[in-house]
Amino acid sequence: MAGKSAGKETPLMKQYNQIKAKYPGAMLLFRVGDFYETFGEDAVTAAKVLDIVLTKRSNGAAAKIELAGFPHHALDSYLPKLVRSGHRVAICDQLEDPKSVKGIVKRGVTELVTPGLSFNDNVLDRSKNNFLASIHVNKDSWGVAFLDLSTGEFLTTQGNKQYAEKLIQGFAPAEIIYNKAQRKNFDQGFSERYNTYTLEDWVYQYDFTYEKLTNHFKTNSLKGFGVEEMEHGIVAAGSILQYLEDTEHKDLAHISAISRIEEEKYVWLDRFTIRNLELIAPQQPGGVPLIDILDKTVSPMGARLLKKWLVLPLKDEYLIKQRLNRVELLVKDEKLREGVISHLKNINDLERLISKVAVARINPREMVQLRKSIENTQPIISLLEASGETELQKIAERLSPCETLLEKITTELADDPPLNSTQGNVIKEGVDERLDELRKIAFSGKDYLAQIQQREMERTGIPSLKIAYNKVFGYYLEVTNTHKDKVPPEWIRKQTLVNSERYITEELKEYEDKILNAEDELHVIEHNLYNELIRTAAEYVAQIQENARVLAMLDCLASYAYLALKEKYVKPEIMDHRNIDIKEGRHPVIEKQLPIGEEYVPNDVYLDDSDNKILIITGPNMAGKSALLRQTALIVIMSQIGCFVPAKTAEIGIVDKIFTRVGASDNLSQGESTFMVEMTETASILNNLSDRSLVLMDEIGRGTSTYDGISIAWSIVEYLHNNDLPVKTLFATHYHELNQLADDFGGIKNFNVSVKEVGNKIIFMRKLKEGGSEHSFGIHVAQLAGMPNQVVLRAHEILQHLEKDKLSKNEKEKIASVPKNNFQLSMFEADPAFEEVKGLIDGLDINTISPVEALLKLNEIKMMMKKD
Ligand SMILES: Nc1ncnc2c1ncn2[C@@H]1O[C@H](COP(=O)(O)OP(=O)(O)OP(=O)(O)O)[C@@H](O)[C@H]1O
Repeated sequence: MAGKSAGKETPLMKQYNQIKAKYPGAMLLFRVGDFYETFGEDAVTAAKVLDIVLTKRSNGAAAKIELAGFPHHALDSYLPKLVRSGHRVAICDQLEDPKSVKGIVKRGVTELVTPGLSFNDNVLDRSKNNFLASIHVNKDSWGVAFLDLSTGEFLTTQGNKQYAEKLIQGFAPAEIIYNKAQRKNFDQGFSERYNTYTLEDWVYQYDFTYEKLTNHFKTNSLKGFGVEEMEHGIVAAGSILQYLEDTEHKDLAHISAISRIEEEKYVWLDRFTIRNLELIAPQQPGGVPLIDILDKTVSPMGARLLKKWLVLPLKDEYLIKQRLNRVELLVKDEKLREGVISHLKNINDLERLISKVAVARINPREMVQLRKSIENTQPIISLLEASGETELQKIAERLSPCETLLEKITTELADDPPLNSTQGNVIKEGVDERLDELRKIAFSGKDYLAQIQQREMERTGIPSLKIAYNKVFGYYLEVTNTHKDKVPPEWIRKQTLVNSERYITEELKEYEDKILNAEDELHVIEHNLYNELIRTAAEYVAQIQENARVLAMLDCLASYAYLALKEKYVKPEIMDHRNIDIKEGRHPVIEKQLPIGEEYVPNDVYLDDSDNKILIITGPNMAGKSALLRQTALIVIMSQIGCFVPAKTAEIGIVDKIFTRVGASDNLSQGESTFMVEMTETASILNNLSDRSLVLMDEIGRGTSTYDGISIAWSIVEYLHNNDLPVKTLFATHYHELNQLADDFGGIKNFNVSVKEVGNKIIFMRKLKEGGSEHSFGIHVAQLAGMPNQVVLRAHEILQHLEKDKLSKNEKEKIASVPKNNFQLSMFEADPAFEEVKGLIDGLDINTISPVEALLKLNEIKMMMKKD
């Protein structure tokens, strides 16, 4: 630990240790002069993560201490690296001007940046919300709250553990905080997958957190936000405010409201569904999630909103139709669509810009971005108003042009200001009389210095006379030694160098004072005027936050419209019945990834409450069963987020829950592939069904022995069928035995994804056809995969044998009893005339023969047979 060893600490290290002790678990960046320094273990970590030099130096005590630092202006590039690698970083600044104090400068932590709490543009991803989640773990009800500090979005809810997990999966927070005392009850899985941090027990108390929230919002209760009754949600949300305090985040004016995540408004997608359908993230590295195909947004707010829309599909018919109708209008009106998109492209991250205004952290260049964004909002309003469509005019009504603010920024802020408001040239001319006057003094003063130089040069006859400036004695005249003797007596010598001497004059000092004072004063005035501009902008926080929300929505709708035209998607019809009728549906992701020349084969799927409740889909491996299941769910989800869909037509009866279960071994890479997990999740599906559920089951039961698997799959289908609720199910399976169920039950239909057998080969037709299928062709697939020929042939033998007797005896005994080479024997024993051929074949080594050699041998055999 820094400075703990025997001996006397330097005052600086003493201060360091005091501050460091206040922020346990955080790396302390300690500002010393122009550098941020790290010490001890922090230095070792920083050197590794940032690839900077690690040194050792004496800390005043006996021991030497590790040290690593970087220049303060490099903070923006180093901080993100530390935070992204999961570190919490306390930034300790100098709180007073070192020039104005004697002894040690006062220092303090000005911000503790954590993965979930950051304003830094380099830490944040523009297209993603940076959520901090807080979980209040309880037996039956968990409170969950989310805050994006960079946008001010604050949400809370409560529900069972499953619900909490699903939300966490969907919101993908950058950090999760929870109660230290609940560590045992908190799913260990979370800590492995997310950055987590624990707060003390006392924070997670209802009264304390309730008060925190009401104090922050300056309200008497939380009724106005619709969260009053959410005991656990309140605890989760209030603890976030405490965490903000702990991490020195004090300016929180942009967190102006808290909203309830209204579970009942959205389709229930369990966390496996979000993952299995690869909505937001691919299951395998390099895979493409649906969001990558759908996202054609042009603004960061739009991109973030689209992600939310995708994990929260709507259930409300009116709202879905409203989105779809608006998209249709944008599809039809090219000029409007193109106009809206081109202006949206010029709108920057309004949500984050206005948050920076609220906390007074916006720099002049960002203020220019804010100005441009407001400028581009006006033409969008006009375009929407002129469309003549009420649905689009309603959007325009919610947008405010913020004319007064725009005018103020345009007239006052320089067009190309520096990053820092104290660097000069931030405010335009004509804004402030005194500022203009001072600028004149500063500039003409500089001109005057040039005049003095010229005049004195001529007067003294010193041709190389120079006027220069340094911090120690300001402006001075420099004379080389050659001309030393020409210096007039009234000049005051200040410094002697090897080759020259430096002088000051009274006149020079007078002007210097004037210029320097003018410069100082003008910087102060500019800084004040800029702060005044921020204060004016801060009055528009609510309006601009609303603009940001509306423009994000418009961006998503325009993105849908663009996509619909580009990918030939159609408007789905949202019906009040419960049927799903998709004609020529396609998988939006797979169709984009097929090799050139291959076309995606569209398929029809029809599900209803009576004869077509459950479709049992069989077909060989690789036929396209999973693709069909997934595309059906994706088309339903896309419809309910208001997006056009990849199909010829789609009639969608609104779905309220989508469940997917994929057979255990498909989850192997997730490390949770036990059969037990598969069964637990299936059980949870069966226990949570609703009358508008869509269930996708892909090879359920394959994680156990064939008999167990078939029995379980069979009984699940029976259960789904006999249930009082008309659950729509797509059930993909390799167990052809399940085809018998269609004979016994009216609501079950058999389908197969067809293949064509040509000779020894199969051709994937990818077409869904009514009826069951005979066999799996698994062995063909094994062959395609390059399995050794010996294995493939032996598998054929065993299969033939097994299929003959239809698994009537003990499976193991049977496989063991299948005689080797049975295949060849039966073929050749029949006719001794084939002895010669047999001899030739026996002599072949299947594992080493090349395809060409095999062809030649085959030709030889043909010739032999002709001879006979
Ligand atoms: N309709 C289609 N048109 C064109 N290609 C398709 C179609 N459906 C699937 N494919 C292609 O076939 C591949 C295999 O499809 P899928 O994974 O759905 O097969 P499966 O029947 O579920 O196989 P398994 O039983 O082995 O899991 C896909 O990755 C895709 O490239």
